[in-house]
Amino acid sequence: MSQMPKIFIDGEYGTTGLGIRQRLETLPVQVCSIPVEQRHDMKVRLDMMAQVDLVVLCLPDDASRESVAAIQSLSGHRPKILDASTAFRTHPDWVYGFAELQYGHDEKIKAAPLVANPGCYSSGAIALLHPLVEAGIIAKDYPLTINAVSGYSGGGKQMIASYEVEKNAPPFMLYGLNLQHKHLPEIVHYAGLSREPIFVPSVGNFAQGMIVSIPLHMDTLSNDVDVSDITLCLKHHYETSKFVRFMKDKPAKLAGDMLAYTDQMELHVHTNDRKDMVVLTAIFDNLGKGASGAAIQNIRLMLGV
Ligand SMILES: NC(=O)C1=CN([C@@H]2O[C@H](COP(=O)(O)OP(=O)(O)OC[C@H]3O[C@@H](n4cnc5c(N)ncnc54)[C@H](OP(=O)(O)O)[C@@H]3O)[C@@H](O)[C@H]2O)C=CC1
Ligand SMILES: CC(=O)N[C@@H](CCC(=O)OP(=O)(O)O)C(=O)O
Repeated sequence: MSQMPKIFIDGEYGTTGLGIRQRLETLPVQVCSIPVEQRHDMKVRLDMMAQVDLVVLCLPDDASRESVAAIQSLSGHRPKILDASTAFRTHPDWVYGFAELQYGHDEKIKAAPLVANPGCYSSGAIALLHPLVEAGIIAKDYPLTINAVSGYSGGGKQMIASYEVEKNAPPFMLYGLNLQHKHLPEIVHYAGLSREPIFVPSVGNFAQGMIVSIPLHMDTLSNDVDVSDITLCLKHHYETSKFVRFMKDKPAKLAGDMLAYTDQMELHVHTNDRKDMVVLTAIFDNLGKGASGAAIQNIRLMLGV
């Protein structure tokens, strides 16, 4: 029997790390761990990294950069790296871990030594925008607005504690109102935009789940585009996708936690009777297809399991 591939999760005791470790239980891989009290010890971590096939980084950005530099300083065997942070998502040496981006992108993830797991909001925005921009339905310089709501687990251990332990967090809040959210560079890059969207994220008093929504006035798109062009483009793009589904129905209500605790993403195109307004929506779990679920999809591709 051939040996199972070995994985080390650097940051395995954090929110994203735990989600990935749980999901790995059902895969034919060997998860190599270090004791929780040694989680900040670079020597212990690097010794482990030198022995595994894949390192999954679930750390803050600066700590991720430090781990990547340490791995790249190894003189012998170097593991593949999947990074969950924002640090390398638009770096030219890294492959963006959104397998559904375009035909053949999963093959790029399979072959890559360095893969960046997408941001949660970015996954929804790019899933909706990339096919439409590529098809010329939305112009690259279209003045987009992206609204989104996340479950509070998106804010990591600190935000979870403020909702569940300290109980001093608001039931709903807009944030990122300096309009420079950390996901904007990857959204611009992988949606193929030349103009930065206005992005308004928010958090609600529910643990897991996410809705990303993008309003469009049809008369501001090119003259010959109608709602059916949008629906057909998205339907066609995701026809064979296992995790991203185009939905034909147009529900008048969507709950933020509808797909919580799943690794699925559902896309809808909502319109009015006149068909002169559209809202594109992506619903998923910020910790599922928005984080650990996407990571598992990438791990399977990177290790061939
Ligand atoms: N789409 C995605 O893939 C998502 C990615 N993320 C990203 O994943 C990363 C982790 O986020 P999240 O799990 O929410 O964060 P958490 O705060 O829940 O967990 C971070 C973990 O990393 C540890 N850690 C922090 N600094 C260091 C360091 N210098 N060396 C070693 N270990 C360290 C922490 O230890 P301690 O307990 O001591 O703090 C903790 O165990 C972030 O970059 C975040 O942006 C998050 C959500 C979605
Ligand atoms: C609710 C909340 O605070 N969300 C985080 C995004 C989640 C996250 O950690 O982003 P990545 O997927 O890029 O790692 C934020 O807005 O910074």
